This record gives sequence, C-alpha cells and structure tokens, in this order.
Amino acid sequence: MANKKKTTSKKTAAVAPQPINDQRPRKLKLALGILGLLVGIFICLAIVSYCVSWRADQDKVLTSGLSNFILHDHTPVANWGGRLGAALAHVFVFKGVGIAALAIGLWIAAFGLNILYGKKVVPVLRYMRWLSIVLLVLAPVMTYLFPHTSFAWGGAWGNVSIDYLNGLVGKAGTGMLLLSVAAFFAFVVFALDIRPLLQRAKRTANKVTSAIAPTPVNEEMPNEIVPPVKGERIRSTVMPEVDVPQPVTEKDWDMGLVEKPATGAAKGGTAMALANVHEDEDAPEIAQHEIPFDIEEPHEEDEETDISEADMLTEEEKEYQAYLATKNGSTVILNHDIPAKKTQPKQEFSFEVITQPDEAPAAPAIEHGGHISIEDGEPYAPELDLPNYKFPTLDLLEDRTNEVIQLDKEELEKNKNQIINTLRSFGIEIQRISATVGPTVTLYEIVPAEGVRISKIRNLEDDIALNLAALGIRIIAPIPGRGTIGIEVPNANKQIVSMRALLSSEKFVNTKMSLPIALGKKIDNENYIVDLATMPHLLMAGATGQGKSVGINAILVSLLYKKHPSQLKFVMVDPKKVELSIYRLIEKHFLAKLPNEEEAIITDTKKVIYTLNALCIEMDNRYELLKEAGTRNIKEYNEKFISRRLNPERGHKYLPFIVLVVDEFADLIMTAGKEVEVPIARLAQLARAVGIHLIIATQRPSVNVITGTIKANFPARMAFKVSAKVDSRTILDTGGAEQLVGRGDMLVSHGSELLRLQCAFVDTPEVEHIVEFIGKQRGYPSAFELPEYEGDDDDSKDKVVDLVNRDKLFEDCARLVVQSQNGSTSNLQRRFNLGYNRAGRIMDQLEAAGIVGPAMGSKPRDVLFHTDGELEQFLETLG
Ligand SMILES: Nc1ncnc2c1ncn2[C@@H]1O[C@H](COP(=O)(O)OP(=O)(O)OP(=O)(O)O)[C@@H](O)[C@H]1O
Repeated sequence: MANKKKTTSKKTAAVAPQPINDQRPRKLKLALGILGLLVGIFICLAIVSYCVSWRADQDKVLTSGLSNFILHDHTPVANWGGRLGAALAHVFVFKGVGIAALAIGLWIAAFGLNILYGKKVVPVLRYMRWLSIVLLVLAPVMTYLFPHTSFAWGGAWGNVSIDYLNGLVGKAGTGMLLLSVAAFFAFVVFALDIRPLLQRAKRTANKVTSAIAPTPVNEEMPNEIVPPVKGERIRSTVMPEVDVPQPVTEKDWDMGLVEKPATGAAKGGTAMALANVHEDEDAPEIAQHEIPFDIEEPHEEDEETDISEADMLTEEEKEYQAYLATKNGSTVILNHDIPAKKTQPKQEFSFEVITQPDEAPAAPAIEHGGHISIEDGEPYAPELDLPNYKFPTLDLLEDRTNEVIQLDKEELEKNKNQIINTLRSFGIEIQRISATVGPTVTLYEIVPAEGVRISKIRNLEDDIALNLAALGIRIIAPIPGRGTIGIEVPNANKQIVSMRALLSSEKFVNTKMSLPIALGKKIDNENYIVDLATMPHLLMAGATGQGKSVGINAILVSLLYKKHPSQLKFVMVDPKKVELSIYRLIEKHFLAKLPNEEEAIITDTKKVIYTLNALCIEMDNRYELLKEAGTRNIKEYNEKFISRRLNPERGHKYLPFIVLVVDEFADLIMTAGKEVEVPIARLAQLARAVGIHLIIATQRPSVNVITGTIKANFPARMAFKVSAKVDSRTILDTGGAEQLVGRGDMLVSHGSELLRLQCAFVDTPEVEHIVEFIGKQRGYPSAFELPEYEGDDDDSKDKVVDLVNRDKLFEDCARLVVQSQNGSTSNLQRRFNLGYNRAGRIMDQLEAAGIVGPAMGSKPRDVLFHTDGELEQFLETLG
C-alpha cells in the first residue's frame, strides 16, 4: 500500500512540474531577448551620442582608466548612456572599429529581437557576413577617407590597418587595395548583382527623359524627315513646339477632349511626329496637302471649316490627341474634314505620324530561361528533369528590325483622294477620314456625313472596291464598336514582321499565359500574342504558298522560346512529309510519339489514326487523374502535384501540355475520313481541360474537309489568303480571306472579333538553328510516350507470342506481378500507364515465359513465381 502511494506520488511529481519546465525556457528566452534588444539599443544610443559628445567625455575615460571611470568617477558625462555608455562607445569606436561599430549594436538588437519572438525576424546569421565586412573593411575605408580628423572615424583598427597599408603599398596602393577588397566582398562574397540596379537606373532615366520630351525627335527637328533609327518605321513631320502632354484619362475621352484611340492600339509606341495641314479642297494648292513636310501654319485654323469634333479642340488638346495617338501606337492618322456645306467645300487634314510602336524589348529573360522560376522551397520542379536546359537565345533568329519601310506619303494621299472621290461618285459624302498604316495594309477609317446610311456603303462594297481598283481591298462597314467604316488598302511596300522583335517584346517576355503564341502584328502595329490554352484549338487555312507553314513555325517557335521540355510536348502530324521533319531533332525534348514507334513525326495515315486514338486515351487517363485528384483542369492538377499533394505512387505525375499539330488536314480527311474526324472532334470537344490543344492546318478549306463537327469545336480560326469567297466563308463564316494579299497576311477569328494580322516571319534556317540549339542539349532518354493504341484490325492477336522481341517493360512487369502476386492486366495498365493492348501483349509474353498462368476470365491469372530471387534467376536465363 505504502509502496503504491509512493509510486503515485512519484508519478505526480513527474507529471506536475511539466508546465513549469515548459515555461522556463520561454521565460528565459523572453528575458534574454529583452536583454539583447536593450543592450543593442543601448550600444547604438551610446555610439550615436558619442558622435557628438566624444570631446567632452574622452579625457575622463582616458585619464581614469575604464573600470575606474565606470565605477568610481562621479564627474558628469555628456553621453546619453552615462559613464557606461561613454565607456562602451569609447571602446567600440575609439579603440575598436570607429563609426562602423554602430553595426554591432544593431546586430545585437536584432539578435535580441529574434530571441524575443522565437523566430527569425531578422536573418542575423546571414547578416554576420555583412557585419564582418562592415567591421573589417569599413573602418580602414573611413580612416582612409578621413585621415587626419580628431574623431576616430575608423577607430584604432582603421588607424593601425591604414598605417600598415600606407607603409606597405603607399596611399594610392592602399586606396586601390581597399577598393578591390570592397569589390571582392560585394561581388564575390555577397554575389551582389548590380545589373538589375543599373537596368532600373537606365529605365528610370529613360522614363524621365521621355517624360521630359515625349516627342524628342520632333521637337528637335520640326518639319524634317527624321533619319531612320532602329525599330522605327514611319517617318514624317512634326508639330513644332509641342508641350509635354499630360496623361489623358478616360474621363477626358468621355468629355470629348480627345479622340479615343483604337481599342487595340492601347499600348506602346512613342510620339514621332505630327503635322496639320489646312487647305481649300478646291484650291490649286492641294499639293500642299502632301502629307509630311509641306506644312502650312500648323496652328492656323480655318474657322469656316469648324464643323468636326476635332476642330472644337484647342491646339493643346490636339497635341494631346496627337500624343495620345502616338502613345497608343498605330501609325498615321490622317484626318480629313469636309464641311457638310457643299457650297464652300473646305478640307482640313491633320497628319499624325507616329513611330513604329514596336514594344520595347524586355530584359533578356528568355535567353536565360529566366521565366521559369523555381521559387525557394517549391517542393517539386518539373524543370529539374533537365536542370541544365537552356532556352533558345534570340540571336538564333534574324534581326529584321532594320528592314524598315518608308511611309509613302504620296501613296497615302493618292488613296485618300481616290476613296473620297469614289465615295462621292456614289453620292456618299464623308465627314472625316483617317489612316492607320499597318505592316501590310493601311486602314482608312471614314466617318460618313450625317444622314448617310452605312448600309448604303455596304451595298456598294463591290463597286467601291472596283473603283479603287487596288488588289485586296476589304471594306468593313461598320468597324465593330467604332461606328466608322474601314477600307483596308494594301501598302505598296509591305513590311516583314520580325519574329525576334515579337519574342523580345515585353508583352511576350513577361506574359503569364500558359501557352503564349506570338502570331504577328495587328493593323495598328500592336503585337498580337495570344494564349493557345484559352483558344483552345486553332484551325488554320490558306491556299498554297500564302504563309501557313510560316504561321505554324511562328507558333511552334513561340512555344519553344517559352516552355521547358518538361512542360510541353508536341505531337506532329505531317502528311506532306517535309514541313515538320525539321523538328525531329527535338524528339527527345519536345516530341511525343507512340510506344515502339521509330519516327516521332507522323507521316503515315494509319499511324495518324493510332496516334489520335492514343491521344484520346491519354485524355481519358488524364481525366481519371484529375478526377482522383479532385481538380478541374490541368493547371489546378499540376499546382497540386507541384505542392506534393498528389502521390506519385498512385499514378500521379506532372502533366505536360500536349499540342497536336497537323500540317495538312485535307490529306488525312480524304484518306481516312471518319477515322480521323471522330478522334479529332472528340479531342477538340474535351481535351482542353487536360492540357491537350490542337492546331490543324489545311490548304483546302472546303466543307468536306472542315466539316460541321470540326468547325463547331474550333472557335479560333486563322485564314491566310484563300482562292474563293466560299472558302473564306467555310473557314471564317464570312468573306474577306479571299481579299488578303498573301505572304502572311491573315484574318484571325477569335471569339466575336475578326482581326487582320500580319503573321510574324520565321524562316526555315532560323527554325533549323533553334532546333539544333535545343537538340544539342541533353534531353530525355526518349520521346514522351503516348499510351498504346492498336486498331481493331490488329493481326498481332493471332500471332505466336514472340519471346525474343519482348516488350521493353517485360521485366518490370514481371517483377510487379511477382511482387504483388497479382496477375491482372489492369494492374499493369495502371502501374505503367499502358494501353489495354500493350498490357495484354505483355501479359501474353509473361504467360509464354511461364511467369503467369493462362487467362481465367475476369479473374487475375495465377502467378507461378513466388519470390523475387526465383524470378531474377529466371530472367537471367531468358537473357
Ligand atoms: N509572315 C510572312 N511574312 C513574309 N513573307 C511570308 C510570310 N509567310 C509566308 N511568306 C512568304 O511566302 C512563302 C510561302 O509561305 P509558306 O511556305 O508558309 O506557304 P504555305 O501556305 O505553307 O504553302 P504550302 O501550303 O504550299 O506549304 C514563304 O517562303 C515566304 O517567302
């Protein structure tokens, strides 16, 4: 009994003090933390105070001796920290490291703070490095900089070290030595990278410069042709003495202060030039209209012509407008105001000539693959599969930015007059006309005079086109959302849109899109970069030689510049056999193919069918994985996988995007019909969420190629020039593509909008360089394997099982079967992500090898080996 009591009391004793034990270290930490913090602050205060009071206190400290001074000297001191403060500051500053000692106080305070909070509020250990450099280097530097002052800037350490160094290498040598030591610490020890700072400084300087002079060239050289500079395409004249325009707000637009720019032209660009020309339409001085340089009194307003909205603006507001327009990018805006009164027709033109609004090239993030950032602590990074993979560099692409096209003012003027005259001959008067010069075409935007019905212009579309007699005129009546009528007239000199410029644009480099593709430039020169993942599939058509292959290359190159091999795979189908073969070099990096297939670029129709079906299986498998992970799309799934919330043991893996590219769809449909159409339609309907996207190109956009089912599932369409209006209707549901001018001129229908673009140009040698660059790097052991698919007409079923040519996974499957003692085909399918046929074939081989017994209906087969050892021996004998 007594014993029992004893045990109980022992137990109580063991348990009871527990909270006290828990509390103790916490309290101790609290006390230590507060102490550290206070000591640090005290030292800092003492040192700061020392800077002003050192003269008053120094004698006392020196004469009494330190301990005596602190403990027994009763004379008043000036230091805020009293005698202790004065003594400490004396030791740290005078006898120590000078003013740099402040860092010691700060560091101690930070240390105390960390203890107090029980966590790393300030990374003190990291700051130890800084502390050491401050103490070791700053003290001599201070002494070197203030050599003969009575205040001990560098303390005793500073004096001793500088004396020594001066003796050793002289003053100049000491200076250089200190500089190198400081540089060594800064760049080598702390790996200080000043480039971002320099870049930021440069950017700020640029911003300041452009804020001060947004139209620098113009202001410097009014009314003169601006000499060509890189990245600038259009030259013209300027409105002299333009005040620095203030940013214009949406409100300003609403108030009608300035003309709202084209929606698409909202970004980039710098003002280049502006000119207003006024003249009487009927007067012989019409030559003075000539756009750029014969500018007559730009500020002079003809009061009689004061009928347009623009005329109601003050000069300043007009400059605003010009600035805005230039800022917003497009190109030339030519305003032509015709008075409604026919009695005294007057014209007013204002030309706003704006630089090529190429978006500024961004920092070379692409070149270093910098956009794939594996943040600290990010648990899984698919890029680590190929950690040394280098993204293709921009210098692999040709620099075409200097292939600038001169703005042909005569052409502009001629077209403008022709448009006005043609419309007038049909009894259509116009209020205003402006022109936006794009890379391939110029868009003349017309505001008809009051009372003119747009439908009238629309009905006269063909006649107007005939009268204008220019090739490839397209009339857009009205331009959606603008209330104006657009007439697109091809430029005599067309500009090539540089892929390199597009890929180096800030928009592309800093894009957050999943699959960004740089397609080209809009008519207002804005870069057109879209996310293939949101498109989500793209149908591309165009007659032969109009730029389809270049378009496909532009898309593929954009993706290659942006995605890591672990993030993206292409399935390439090329019935023409020559267009995509160039990409075979990147098989082990970016291509996907059927298992046991030799060629990754599929040219054979039968294999195309298998591949499409394999993609369907992959899609189904991915849906299974998504379902199991409780996610709705690939993005959520991958995020979950990356944060290691999905177990790879259960078949989860990082899912790369898969982009299927078919270069000639008509060929396939003609030879395989439904067999191709069905899986394509299925993929187009469902594959988006699991990251499978389709790009399908065809020369023949006829209804038997682009069937209703296909069309319904491809909301994004891209048309190069086609030969007939009916083809344009098939692809775009509207005419227009037959009026394109070829060589990459295209219409893109995405959502509700139809845009005219000039496709970015990337030549075959450039693509070759890019794929060589990638191909030379270490890749995966083989191409990405799609699941197995075999057609119904598979004749291998009746074949004798061939144990000599065993499947690559035979041994792994054998081990799995023996380890799990489960001879089921579905087990193999699940664990190795195999298609049913391949798993079945391996199971047949296992049976033929005597590892499993014969099939037993729906039940798993018997496993005839029971230990790993037995199996390994057997596998060795198989060789
Ligand atoms: N975006 C572009 N900018 C400038 N020129 C282009 C552009 N696209 C195509 N071209 C010119 O047109 C030629 C034919 O282009 P491409 O080979 O892409 O045509 P295609 O439609 O693929 O023809 P096919 O169907 O016969 O293969 C190119 O060699 C090039 O000279």
